[in-house]
Amino acid sequence: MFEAGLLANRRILITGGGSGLGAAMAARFAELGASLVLCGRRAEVLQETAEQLRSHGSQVDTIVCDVRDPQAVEAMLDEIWRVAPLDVLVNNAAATFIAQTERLSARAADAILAPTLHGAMYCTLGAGRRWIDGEHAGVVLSILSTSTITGRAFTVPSAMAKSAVLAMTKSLAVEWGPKQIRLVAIAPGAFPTAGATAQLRPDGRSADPADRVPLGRVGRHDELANLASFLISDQAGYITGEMVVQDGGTHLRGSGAEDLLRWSDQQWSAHRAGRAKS
Ligand SMILES: CCCCCCCCCCC/C=C/C(=O)SCCNC(=O)CCNC(=O)[C@H](O)C(C)(C)COP(=O)(O)OP(=O)(O)OC[C@H]1O[C@@H](n2cnc3c(N)ncnc32)[C@H](O)[C@@H]1OP(=O)(O)O
Ligand SMILES: NC(=O)C1=CN([C@@H]2O[C@H](COP(=O)(O)OP(=O)(O)OC[C@H]3O[C@@H](n4cnc5c(N)ncnc54)[C@H](OP(=O)(O)O)[C@@H]3O)[C@@H](O)[C@H]2O)C=CC1
Repeated sequence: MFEAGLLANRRILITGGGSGLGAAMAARFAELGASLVLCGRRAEVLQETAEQLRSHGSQVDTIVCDVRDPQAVEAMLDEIWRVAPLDVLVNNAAATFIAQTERLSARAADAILAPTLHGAMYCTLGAGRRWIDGEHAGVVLSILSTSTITGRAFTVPSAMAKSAVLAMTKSLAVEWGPKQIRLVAIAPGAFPTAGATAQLRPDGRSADPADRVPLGRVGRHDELANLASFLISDQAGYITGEMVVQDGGTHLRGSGAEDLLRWSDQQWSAHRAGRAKS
Protein backbone atom coordinates (compact mmCIF):
# COMPACT_ATOMS: atom_id res chain seq x y z
CA MET A 1 0.00 0.00 0.00
CA PHE A 2 2.85 2.40 0.84
CA GLU A 3 6.38 2.84 -0.49
CA ALA A 4 8.78 0.66 1.55
CA GLY A 5 10.73 3.41 3.32
CA LEU A 6 7.76 5.69 4.05
CA LEU A 7 8.79 6.10 7.71
CA ALA A 8 12.56 5.54 7.34
CA ASN A 9 14.64 7.60 9.76
CA ARG A 10 11.54 8.43 11.83
CA ARG A 11 11.85 8.00 15.59
CA ILE A 12 8.41 7.39 17.03
CA LEU A 13 7.16 7.14 20.63
CA ILE A 14 3.93 5.16 21.05
CA THR A 15 2.38 5.42 24.51
CA GLY A 16 0.65 2.15 25.41
CA GLY A 17 2.62 0.60 22.54
CA GLY A 18 2.92 -2.82 24.16
CA SER A 19 -0.63 -4.01 23.52
CA GLY A 20 -3.69 -3.70 21.31
CA LEU A 21 -3.82 -0.92 18.75
CA GLY A 22 -0.52 0.54 20.00
CA ALA A 23 1.27 -2.71 19.22
CA ALA A 24 -0.46 -2.92 15.82
CA MET A 25 0.74 0.58 14.93
CA ALA A 26 4.23 -0.29 16.18
CA ALA A 27 4.40 -3.31 13.86
CA ARG A 28 3.30 -1.32 10.81
CA PHE A 29 5.55 1.67 11.52
CA ALA A 30 8.49 -0.72 11.94
CA GLU A 31 7.72 -2.41 8.60
CA LEU A 32 7.81 1.04 7.02
CA GLY A 33 11.30 1.69 8.41
CA ALA A 34 10.69 3.63 11.64
CA SER A 35 12.66 3.20 14.85
CA LEU A 36 10.39 2.93 17.85
CA VAL A 37 10.13 3.70 21.53
CA LEU A 38 7.24 1.92 23.28
CA CYS A 39 6.08 2.95 26.73
CA GLY A 40 3.54 1.61 29.22
CA ARG A 41 3.33 0.53 32.84
CA ARG A 42 3.95 -3.21 32.41
CA ALA A 43 7.57 -4.04 31.54
CA GLU A 44 6.81 -7.61 30.49
CA VAL A 45 4.12 -6.55 27.99
CA LEU A 46 6.49 -4.02 26.44
CA GLN A 47 9.35 -6.54 26.30
CA GLU A 48 7.26 -9.19 24.59
CA THR A 49 6.07 -6.80 21.87
CA ALA A 50 9.56 -5.34 21.39
CA GLU A 51 11.14 -8.77 21.06
CA GLN A 52 8.66 -9.76 18.35
CA LEU A 53 9.45 -6.59 16.41
CA ARG A 54 13.22 -6.98 16.87
CA SER A 55 13.01 -10.54 15.52
CA HIS A 56 12.02 -8.90 12.21
CA GLY A 57 15.06 -6.61 12.39
CA SER A 58 13.40 -3.48 13.77
CA GLN A 59 15.00 -0.96 16.13
CA VAL A 60 12.80 -0.87 19.24
CA ASP A 61 13.41 0.56 22.71
CA THR A 62 11.05 0.24 25.65
CA ILE A 63 10.60 2.53 28.64
CA VAL A 64 8.38 1.79 31.61
CA CYS A 65 6.46 5.01 32.19
CA ASP A 66 3.13 5.82 33.80
CA VAL A 67 1.91 8.77 31.73
CA ARG A 68 -0.25 9.96 34.64
CA ASP A 69 2.96 11.07 36.35
CA PRO A 70 4.37 14.30 34.83
CA GLN A 71 7.82 13.70 36.31
CA ALA A 72 7.95 10.20 34.85
CA VAL A 73 6.96 11.60 31.45
CA GLU A 74 9.73 14.24 31.63
CA ALA A 75 12.27 11.58 32.65
CA MET A 76 11.18 9.39 29.71
CA LEU A 77 11.47 12.26 27.23
CA ASP A 78 14.91 13.22 28.60
CA GLU A 79 16.03 9.60 28.18
CA ILE A 80 14.74 9.56 24.59
CA TRP A 81 16.26 12.92 23.64
CA ARG A 82 19.66 11.91 25.12
CA VAL A 83 19.90 9.47 22.20
CA ALA A 84 18.11 11.46 19.47
CA PRO A 85 15.01 13.65 19.11
CA LEU A 86 11.67 12.08 18.41
CA ASP A 87 9.97 12.84 15.10
CA VAL A 88 6.53 11.55 16.06
CA LEU A 89 4.56 11.13 19.29
CA VAL A 90 1.54 8.82 19.29
CA ASN A 91 -0.82 9.46 22.21
CA ASN A 92 -2.43 6.02 22.41
CA ALA A 93 -2.44 5.10 26.13
CA ALA A 94 -5.88 5.45 27.69
CA ALA A 95 -8.27 3.86 30.13
CA THR A 96 -12.02 3.46 30.32
CA PHE A 97 -14.80 1.40 31.90
CA ILE A 98 -18.58 1.46 31.75
CA ALA A 99 -20.37 2.80 34.81
CA GLN A 100 -23.43 4.78 35.86
CA THR A 101 -22.00 8.27 35.96
CA GLU A 102 -23.82 9.32 39.15
CA ARG A 103 -22.12 6.42 40.95
CA LEU A 104 -18.57 7.39 39.96
CA SER A 105 -16.30 8.39 42.82
CA ALA A 106 -13.78 11.17 42.27
CA ARG A 107 -11.08 8.49 42.27
CA ALA A 108 -12.90 6.55 39.56
CA ALA A 109 -13.27 9.64 37.35
CA ASP A 110 -9.60 10.45 37.83
CA ALA A 111 -8.61 6.85 36.96
CA ILE A 112 -9.87 7.63 33.42
CA LEU A 113 -9.07 11.34 33.09
CA ALA A 114 -5.50 10.97 34.34
CA PRO A 115 -4.06 8.65 31.66
CA THR A 116 -6.39 9.66 28.84
CA LEU A 117 -6.29 13.44 29.17
CA HIS A 118 -3.44 14.40 31.47
CA GLY A 119 -1.12 11.71 30.10
CA ALA A 120 -1.67 12.86 26.52
CA MET A 121 -1.19 16.48 27.55
CA TYR A 122 2.04 15.84 29.49
CA CYS A 123 3.53 13.88 26.57
CA THR A 124 2.47 16.47 23.99
CA LEU A 125 3.73 19.46 25.95
CA GLY A 126 7.03 17.73 26.73
CA ALA A 127 7.68 16.68 23.14
CA GLY A 128 6.48 20.02 21.74
CA ARG A 129 8.74 22.05 24.04
CA ARG A 130 11.75 19.97 23.02
CA TRP A 131 10.88 20.26 19.31
CA ILE A 132 10.46 24.02 19.55
CA ASP A 133 13.64 24.52 21.60
CA GLY A 134 15.59 22.33 19.14
CA GLU A 135 13.92 23.85 16.02
CA HIS A 136 12.90 20.32 15.06
CA ALA A 137 9.73 19.48 13.14
CA GLY A 138 7.31 17.01 14.76
CA VAL A 139 3.98 15.22 14.47
CA VAL A 140 1.54 14.32 17.27
CA LEU A 141 -1.05 11.65 16.47
CA SER A 142 -3.72 11.10 19.14
CA ILE A 143 -6.00 8.05 19.16
CA LEU A 144 -9.39 9.42 20.18
CA SER A 145 -12.97 8.17 19.83
CA THR A 146 -16.24 8.99 18.09
CA SER A 147 -17.48 10.05 21.55
CA THR A 148 -15.82 13.36 20.59
CA ILE A 149 -18.68 13.76 18.08
CA THR A 150 -21.64 11.99 19.71
CA GLY A 151 -20.80 12.11 23.42
CA ARG A 152 -21.22 8.71 25.09
CA ALA A 153 -23.44 7.72 28.01
CA PHE A 154 -21.89 5.46 30.67
CA THR A 155 -18.29 6.27 29.68
CA VAL A 156 -18.49 9.97 30.42
CA PRO A 157 -14.94 10.58 31.74
CA SER A 158 -13.53 8.89 28.63
CA ALA A 159 -15.75 11.00 26.34
CA MET A 160 -14.67 14.13 28.24
CA ALA A 161 -10.98 13.25 28.05
CA LYS A 162 -11.04 12.36 24.35
CA SER A 163 -12.96 15.58 23.55
CA ALA A 164 -10.38 17.60 25.47
CA VAL A 165 -7.53 15.99 23.54
CA LEU A 166 -9.35 16.84 20.30
CA ALA A 167 -9.51 20.46 21.51
CA MET A 168 -5.76 20.30 22.18
CA THR A 169 -5.19 18.91 18.67
CA LYS A 170 -7.08 21.74 16.99
CA SER A 171 -5.67 24.47 19.23
CA LEU A 172 -2.02 23.44 18.94
CA ALA A 173 -2.35 22.91 15.19
CA VAL A 174 -2.68 26.71 15.04
CA GLU A 175 -0.24 27.64 17.79
CA TRP A 176 2.50 25.22 16.70
CA GLY A 177 1.88 25.22 12.92
CA PRO A 178 4.46 27.97 12.39
CA LYS A 179 6.97 25.75 14.27
CA GLN A 180 6.39 22.93 11.73
CA ILE A 181 4.58 20.74 14.27
CA ARG A 182 1.47 18.96 12.98
CA LEU A 183 -1.24 17.50 15.22
CA VAL A 184 -3.64 14.90 13.86
CA ALA A 185 -6.04 12.35 15.33
CA ILE A 186 -7.97 9.19 14.56
CA ALA A 187 -11.41 8.35 15.98
CA PRO A 188 -11.64 4.55 15.74
CA GLY A 189 -14.91 2.68 15.99
CA ALA A 190 -14.89 -0.92 17.21
CA PHE A 191 -11.44 -2.48 16.75
CA PRO A 192 -11.60 -5.42 19.18
CA THR A 193 -8.62 -5.67 21.54
CA ALA A 194 -8.29 -7.49 24.84
CA GLY A 195 -8.24 -4.16 26.71
CA ALA A 196 -11.32 -2.66 25.04
CA THR A 197 -13.32 -5.88 25.22
CA ALA A 198 -12.57 -6.35 28.93
CA GLN A 199 -13.56 -2.78 29.77
CA LEU A 200 -16.47 -2.17 27.40
CA ARG A 201 -18.09 -5.50 26.52
CA PRO A 202 -18.87 -7.30 29.78
CA ASP A 203 -21.23 -10.28 29.79
CA GLY A 204 -24.79 -9.03 29.50
CA ARG A 205 -24.17 -6.51 26.71
CA SER A 206 -25.67 -7.21 23.32
CA ALA A 207 -23.59 -9.72 21.49
CA ASP A 208 -21.62 -8.72 18.45
CA PRO A 209 -20.20 -5.17 18.09
CA ALA A 210 -20.29 -5.69 14.30
CA ASP A 211 -24.11 -5.70 14.44
CA ARG A 212 -24.15 -1.92 14.83
CA VAL A 213 -21.70 -1.18 12.04
CA PRO A 214 -23.27 -0.07 8.74
CA LEU A 215 -20.41 -1.74 6.87
CA GLY A 216 -21.23 -4.95 8.74
CA ARG A 217 -17.92 -5.71 10.41
CA VAL A 218 -15.50 -4.42 13.04
CA GLY A 219 -12.24 -2.70 12.11
CA ARG A 220 -9.05 -4.60 11.32
CA HIS A 221 -5.95 -3.51 13.21
CA ASP A 222 -3.97 -3.21 9.98
CA GLU A 223 -6.54 -0.71 8.68
CA LEU A 224 -5.98 1.55 11.67
CA ALA A 225 -2.21 1.11 11.46
CA ASN A 226 -2.22 2.05 7.78
CA LEU A 227 -4.26 5.20 8.41
CA ALA A 228 -1.91 6.13 11.25
CA SER A 229 1.13 5.55 9.00
CA PHE A 230 -0.30 7.87 6.37
CA LEU A 231 -1.19 10.61 8.85
CA ILE A 232 2.26 10.71 10.45
CA SER A 233 4.10 10.54 7.11
CA ASP A 234 5.13 13.39 4.85
CA GLN A 235 2.33 12.28 2.51
CA ALA A 236 -0.01 13.99 4.99
CA GLY A 237 2.29 17.00 5.37
CA TYR A 238 -0.50 19.50 4.64
CA ILE A 239 -2.98 17.99 7.15
CA THR A 240 -3.10 19.39 10.66
CA GLY A 241 -5.75 19.90 13.34
CA GLU A 242 -7.92 17.15 11.81
CA MET A 243 -9.46 13.99 13.26
CA VAL A 244 -10.21 11.18 10.82
CA VAL A 245 -13.12 8.91 11.77
CA GLN A 246 -12.55 5.21 11.00
CA ASP A 247 -15.65 3.38 12.21
CA GLY A 248 -17.48 1.86 9.23
CA GLY A 249 -20.14 4.58 9.61
CA THR A 250 -21.17 3.52 13.11
CA HIS A 251 -21.34 6.92 14.82
CA LEU A 252 -23.87 8.09 12.24
CA ARG A 253 -26.34 5.70 13.94
CA GLY A 254 -25.68 6.93 17.49
CA SER A 255 -23.03 6.67 20.17
CA GLY A 256 -23.35 2.92 20.75
CA ALA A 257 -24.26 3.12 24.43
CA GLU A 258 -28.03 2.97 23.95
CA ASP A 259 -28.32 -0.69 25.00
CA LEU A 260 -27.00 0.28 28.45
CA LEU A 261 -30.02 2.55 28.99
CA ARG A 262 -32.00 -0.66 29.42
CA TRP A 263 -29.74 -2.02 32.17
CA SER A 264 -31.40 -2.15 35.57
CA ASP A 265 -29.79 -0.92 38.78
CA GLN A 266 -29.46 -4.60 39.68
CA GLN A 267 -27.47 -5.27 36.51
CA TRP A 268 -25.16 -2.35 37.28
CA SER A 269 -24.68 -3.57 40.84
CA ALA A 270 -23.85 -7.05 39.56
CA HIS A 271 -21.37 -5.54 37.10
CA ARG A 272 -19.65 -3.59 39.89
CA ALA A 273 -19.61 -6.64 42.14
CA GLY A 274 -18.18 -8.79 39.35
CA ARG A 275 -15.34 -6.36 38.91
CA ALA A 276 -14.60 -6.44 42.64
CA LYS A 277 -14.32 -10.27 42.47
CA SER A 278 -12.13 -10.41 39.32
C1 LIG B 1 -15.06 -5.00 21.17
C2 LIG B 1 -14.60 -3.62 21.02
C3 LIG B 1 -15.30 -2.67 21.90
C4 LIG B 1 -16.18 -1.74 21.12
C5 LIG B 1 -15.65 -0.34 21.17
C6 LIG B 1 -16.64 0.63 20.63
C7 LIG B 1 -16.06 1.99 20.59
C8 LIG B 1 -15.92 2.59 21.96
C9 LIG B 1 -14.83 3.57 22.01
C10 LIG B 1 -14.41 3.90 23.43
C11 LIG B 1 -13.24 4.81 23.48
C12 LIG B 1 -12.22 4.40 24.43
C13 LIG B 1 -11.80 3.14 24.44
C14 LIG B 1 -10.69 2.72 25.33
O1 LIG B 1 -10.07 3.47 26.03
S1 LIG B 1 -10.33 1.10 25.19
C15 LIG B 1 -8.90 0.88 26.21
C16 LIG B 1 -9.26 0.16 27.41
N1 LIG B 1 -8.04 -0.14 28.11
C17 LIG B 1 -7.88 0.17 29.38
O2 LIG B 1 -8.75 0.70 30.06
C18 LIG B 1 -6.51 -0.16 29.92
C19 LIG B 1 -6.16 0.64 31.12
N2 LIG B 1 -7.04 0.30 32.22
C20 LIG B 1 -6.71 0.50 33.51
O3 LIG B 1 -5.67 1.01 33.83
C21 LIG B 1 -7.70 0.01 34.51
O4 LIG B 1 -8.51 -1.00 33.99
C22 LIG B 1 -8.63 1.13 35.07
C23 LIG B 1 -7.88 2.40 35.49
C24 LIG B 1 -9.64 1.54 34.02
C25 LIG B 1 -9.27 0.58 36.29
O5 LIG B 1 -8.22 0.08 37.05
P1 LIG B 1 -8.42 -0.52 38.45
O6 LIG B 1 -9.72 -1.23 38.51
O7 LIG B 1 -7.19 -1.25 38.86
O8 LIG B 1 -8.43 0.81 39.20
P2 LIG B 1 -8.53 1.05 40.68
O9 LIG B 1 -8.83 -0.22 41.41
O10 LIG B 1 -7.36 1.86 41.09
O11 LIG B 1 -9.85 1.92 40.72
C26 LIG B 1 -9.82 3.28 40.61
C27 LIG B 1 -11.22 3.77 40.95
O12 LIG B 1 -12.08 3.44 39.84
C28 LIG B 1 -13.18 2.67 40.31
N3 LIG B 1 -13.59 1.75 39.27
C29 LIG B 1 -12.83 0.90 38.59
N4 LIG B 1 -13.56 0.18 37.74
C30 LIG B 1 -14.84 0.59 37.91
C31 LIG B 1 -16.10 0.22 37.31
N5 LIG B 1 -16.19 -0.71 36.37
N6 LIG B 1 -17.20 0.88 37.71
C32 LIG B 1 -17.14 1.86 38.64
N7 LIG B 1 -15.98 2.25 39.24
C33 LIG B 1 -14.87 1.61 38.89
C34 LIG B 1 -12.66 1.97 41.54
O13 LIG B 1 -13.73 1.56 42.37
C35 LIG B 1 -11.81 3.05 42.15
O14 LIG B 1 -12.58 4.01 42.81
P3 LIG B 1 -12.75 3.99 44.42
O15 LIG B 1 -11.40 3.94 45.02
O16 LIG B 1 -13.51 5.23 44.75
O17 LIG B 1 -13.57 2.75 44.73
N1 LIG C 1 -10.09 -0.87 20.61
C1 LIG C 1 -11.11 -0.06 20.29
O1 LIG C 1 -12.15 -0.49 19.80
C2 LIG C 1 -10.96 1.40 20.52
C3 LIG C 1 -9.84 1.95 21.07
N2 LIG C 1 -9.71 3.30 21.18
C4 LIG C 1 -8.47 3.90 21.69
O2 LIG C 1 -7.37 3.20 21.17
C5 LIG C 1 -6.30 3.27 22.11
C6 LIG C 1 -5.75 1.89 22.37
O3 LIG C 1 -6.74 1.08 23.00
P1 LIG C 1 -6.70 -0.51 22.93
O4 LIG C 1 -5.51 -0.94 22.17
O5 LIG C 1 -8.03 -0.96 22.49
O6 LIG C 1 -6.59 -0.93 24.47
P2 LIG C 1 -5.37 -1.40 25.39
O7 LIG C 1 -5.97 -1.57 26.73
O8 LIG C 1 -4.61 -2.51 24.78
O9 LIG C 1 -4.42 -0.11 25.34
C7 LIG C 1 -4.17 0.74 26.34
C8 LIG C 1 -2.65 0.82 26.48
O10 LIG C 1 -2.37 1.97 27.27
C9 LIG C 1 -1.44 1.61 28.26
N3 LIG C 1 -1.69 2.44 29.43
C10 LIG C 1 -2.84 2.50 30.15
N4 LIG C 1 -2.67 3.33 31.17
C11 LIG C 1 -1.40 3.81 31.09
C12 LIG C 1 -0.64 4.70 31.87
N5 LIG C 1 -1.15 5.28 32.96
N6 LIG C 1 0.64 4.96 31.51
C13 LIG C 1 1.16 4.38 30.41
N7 LIG C 1 0.48 3.52 29.63
C14 LIG C 1 -0.78 3.23 29.98
C15 LIG C 1 -1.66 0.14 28.54
O11 LIG C 1 -0.48 -0.49 29.01
P3 LIG C 1 -0.19 -0.73 30.59
O12 LIG C 1 -1.47 -1.27 31.16
O13 LIG C 1 0.96 -1.69 30.59
O14 LIG C 1 0.19 0.59 31.13
C16 LIG C 1 -2.03 -0.38 27.15
O15 LIG C 1 -0.87 -0.78 26.47
C17 LIG C 1 -6.85 3.97 23.35
O16 LIG C 1 -6.55 5.34 23.26
C18 LIG C 1 -8.34 3.76 23.19
O17 LIG C 1 -9.07 4.76 23.86
C19 LIG C 1 -10.69 4.15 20.78
C20 LIG C 1 -11.85 3.66 20.26
C21 LIG C 1 -12.08 2.26 20.10
